[in-house]
Amino acid sequence: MKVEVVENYDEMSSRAADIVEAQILRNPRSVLGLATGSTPLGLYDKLAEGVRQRQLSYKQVKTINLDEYRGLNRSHPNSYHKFMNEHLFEHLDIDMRHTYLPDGQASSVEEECRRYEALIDRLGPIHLQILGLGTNGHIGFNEPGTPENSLTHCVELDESTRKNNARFFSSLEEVPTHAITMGIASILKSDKILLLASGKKKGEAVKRLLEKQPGEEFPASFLWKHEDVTLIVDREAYQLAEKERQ
Ligand SMILES: O=P(O)(O)OC[C@H]1O[C@](O)(CO)[C@@H](O)[C@@H]1O
Repeated sequence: MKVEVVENYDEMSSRAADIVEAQILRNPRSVLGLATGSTPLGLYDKLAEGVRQRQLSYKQVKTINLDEYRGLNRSHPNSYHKFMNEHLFEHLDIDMRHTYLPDGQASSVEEECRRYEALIDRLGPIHLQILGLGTNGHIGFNEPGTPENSLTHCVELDESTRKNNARFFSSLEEVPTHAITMGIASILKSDKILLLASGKKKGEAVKRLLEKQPGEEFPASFLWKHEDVTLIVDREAYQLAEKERQ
């Protein structure tokens, strides 16, 4: 894992955007793996800026998202379908038929997970997978306890994850209890992985990650099993890990 420490959230987002844009320029038919949450918002703003100011094109790009809440309609204000449209897709010239997220409302969740994993295999390998880091070490919605060989599956969300994400909903009760997520093994199939972490809140998680001890109780630690991962972390999120090293 390559670790890049940057000053702040803005610098993390710019650096991540440079990497994504270089990937698109190298291969205009790239398949990108995308994340939601607060972490990639700055990156998505920068990508939109790249389209406006430098006419970068995503016409031939395909995207596969990590996860979607179970039970939310795709037009629900808090669905990840809606999130991706608002924060990224609407600002790109991407062909919406080439943007994929799990169907949170599928009647058979098992079938939907199988279909999604087959889609990853058909379109993939994902050239570049973007990940945020949960405070409990989750990547996608792979909560502590998720095995390394997990494929796309339905997960019961941790109470801590629901509390963290409650800020996007009007109350904690409204946060869905389940989600469909790519598994650890699905994520590790990607060619390259870009993990982003910013802010004091992520300090403990970054410290645990940099202990280089893969284990189910901290899913992001399985990223040590992949040969091409870059962690871009800002000073605040890196502080605790740095203290540990001194
Ligand atoms: O970016 P946040 O909101 O801190 O959440 C951490 C990560 O958890 C997830 O929201 C779970 O989907 C990631 O995609 C996200 O980046």
